[in-house]
Amino acid sequence: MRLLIKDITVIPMTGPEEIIKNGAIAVEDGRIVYVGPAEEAPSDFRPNRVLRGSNFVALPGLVNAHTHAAMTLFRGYADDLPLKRWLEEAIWPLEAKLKGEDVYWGTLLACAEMLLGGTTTFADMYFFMDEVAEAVDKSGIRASLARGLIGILPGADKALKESEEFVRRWHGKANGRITCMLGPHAPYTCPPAYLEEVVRLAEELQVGIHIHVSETAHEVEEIRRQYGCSPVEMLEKAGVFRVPVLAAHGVHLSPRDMEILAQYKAAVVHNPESNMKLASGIAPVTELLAAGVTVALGTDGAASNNNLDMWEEMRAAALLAKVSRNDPEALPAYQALEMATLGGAKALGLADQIGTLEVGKRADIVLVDLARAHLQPPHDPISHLVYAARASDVDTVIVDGRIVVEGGRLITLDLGEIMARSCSAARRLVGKPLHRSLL
Ligand SMILES: CSC[C@H]1O[C@@H](n2cnc3c(O)ncnc32)[C@H](O)[C@@H]1O
Ligand SMILES: [Zn+2]
Repeated sequence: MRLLIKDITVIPMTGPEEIIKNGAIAVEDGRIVYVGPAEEAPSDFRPNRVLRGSNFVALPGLVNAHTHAAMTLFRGYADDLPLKRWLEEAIWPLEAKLKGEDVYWGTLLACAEMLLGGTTTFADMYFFMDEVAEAVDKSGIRASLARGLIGILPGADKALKESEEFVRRWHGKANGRITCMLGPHAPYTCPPAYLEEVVRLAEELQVGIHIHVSETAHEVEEIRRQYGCSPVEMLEKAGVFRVPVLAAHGVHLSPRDMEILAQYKAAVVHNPESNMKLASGIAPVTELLAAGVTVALGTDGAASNNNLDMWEEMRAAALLAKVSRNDPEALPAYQALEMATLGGAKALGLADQIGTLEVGKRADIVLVDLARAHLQPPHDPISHLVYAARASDVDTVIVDGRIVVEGGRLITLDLGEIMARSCSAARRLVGKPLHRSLL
């Protein structure tokens, strides 16, 4: 497949000043083979498909670096609670009833929502990961998958063994679109001895660790009470930072925690909307970036957000940084967009493959239609993408060189079937009829 995208504005995310007006991108066998001015595109490139439109802005696919995809099934089920009560009283009892089939349909619903909104890669931590991987494979999206591990539950060792088998089965599959990590849930559900076992396995499998860290003040107090140190220090003592770490949240971090994260090149995933909704707090993004920590962006699950819209997440990140620091210059639009693209790619260990539009990288590309009332006049496309655009402005999405969304419609999936099947899974789980949907 050879694809040429031309007569568009290209935002390659290789630097704040690097915008190509009237640009072109050529894609062959899933890789970018040209990015630059349209008039300099190789004249011997013979595309099978040409996409064009001066109203389109092309940018790297967005990376949702922390979610629990199948939690779309619980969207709107338990709102307005703090994290501990939300998990213990509402979510965990429902998750205990999950079957593989539910997770499959819930994940497909998440993949549909993410692709339609320009997210081409996500990092997931959940249960029934074979079903998650099947859904990823079918949808055409890219994902870093981790089976969630709760070390304090009976069966934690069996879960670790299943994680190992999962990684051996799926790492690098779907033409490399699927990569795997290990997913110990959090310091408060995984004691040090268990974390040490997880690290040993991660080293053996040569994969990273995806974990919730320092999400609430309560977590930090509880870990200090139990272990006499912060959650980040507890992870350091358990050897977790010997492998690449994707640390979700990082809301309550001390200066020493930030030094540790920077020293070990761990990445923090900022989830501003989930953190606001659960009233967990505001992550110190500006300080983390100043300390040299890679910061990515995530939605967290749809039950605590309540959507998987990375445009909202960028805007929330930028606005929260400003208001929390009383500084309108904090987290400018380009930095927010970088967190959602290159930052995510780095956090997932995929920066050699995705995150920017450059020759040699896999072709994960989003075309946003600027010809919308709320995006006029087009003074500055980067400003518009972060402060004014919506998921529904995404026209075309390409993952690994394959068009998966075109004209705002999914090519790879039957959205009607996914909506019907995921709603019936949700109905079974809650054990009562849902409100009538528009189906
Ligand atoms: C063990 S699989 C993942 C596990 O995490 C739960 N979860 C969802 N959102 C959060 C959050 O913000 N903090 C901590 N845990 C969360 C999810 O329900 C699964 O049980
Ligand atoms: Zn989470």
